[in-house]
Amino acid sequence: MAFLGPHGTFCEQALRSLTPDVLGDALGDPEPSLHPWSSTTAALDAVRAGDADAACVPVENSVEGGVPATMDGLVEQPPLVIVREILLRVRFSVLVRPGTSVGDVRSVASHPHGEAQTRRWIAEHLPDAEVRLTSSTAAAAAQVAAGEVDAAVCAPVAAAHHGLVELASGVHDTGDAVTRFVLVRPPGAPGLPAPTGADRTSLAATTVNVPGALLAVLTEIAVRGVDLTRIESRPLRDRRGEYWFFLDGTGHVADAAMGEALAALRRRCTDVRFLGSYPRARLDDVADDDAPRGTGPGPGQTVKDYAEAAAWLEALRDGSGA
Ligand SMILES: O=C(O)C(=O)Cc1ccccc1
Repeated sequence: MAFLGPHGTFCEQALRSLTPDVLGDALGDPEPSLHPWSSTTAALDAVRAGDADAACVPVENSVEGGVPATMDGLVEQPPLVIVREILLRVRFSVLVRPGTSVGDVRSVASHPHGEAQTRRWIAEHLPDAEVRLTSSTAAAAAQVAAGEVDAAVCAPVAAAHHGLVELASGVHDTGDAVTRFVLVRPPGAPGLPAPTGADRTSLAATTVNVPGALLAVLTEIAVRGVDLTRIESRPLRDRRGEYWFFLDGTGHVADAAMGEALAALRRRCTDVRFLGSYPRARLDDVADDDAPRGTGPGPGQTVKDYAEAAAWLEALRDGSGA
């Protein structure tokens, strides 16, 4: 199992927070061996090349938004599917070599999401330090240990892994930032995670650039009562002005409403990628903050409505009903 390394990343912490039964369910292996990879792209490539069976990568953060490398990597071919999501609170420390004081810090490194979440603290406390971006927060810690940079903004656990000490802790600008990580693997055995009744489905869709194209995509989702929990776009890269729309909605592809929405997008869109159906993660101490809101399924949108309509159509088709 590949994760964004080196040792001491938030990604490793997220992965290690999973119990053997969850890993067994998601991967068919309750005790996979965990290996650090140098970047999100490299970890996803390793799965596609068969060098790893699965990967754990960061996908979005409640403060800074999506992780572009992960989103771009998820829509590449051959396909990968998300089989689990993990939510982790991220708290940042500034780590240095023993003996370094604030006045010695001329350069500070972190992952772009780490830098974005501690920008104000850095501006206030290290205004003259050069800021360098690294492939992960723990990669920044490794650079401090190697003497290439003076300080790293990273997880406190990185100190033990890289022989560093804490110069400051709790340096994030916004409290309670939560990062969402996903476990991905190639489609196939052990099959899709079973529906739990509290699932999420991720997909990416691209359409021709005509007025109302995105509205048409969203309408297919809305009319089936699927609750959209995220929408974000990334450029298609090779076709200027066209985008991948990354959509997350509550429900499982095995549910009639989500399944029909996916089939409709398959008919309407230039390309649709099913990125997985998996149980929705929750933070232990927080109420289910993205449970479907509002009044729930509208007229004709309940599971029972879908089942009755499907049975009626089947009877019409086999000639027994009218
Ligand atoms: O670099 C890490 O440690 C990661 O796991 C990615 C990341 C970076 C900053 C905030 C959350 C996740």
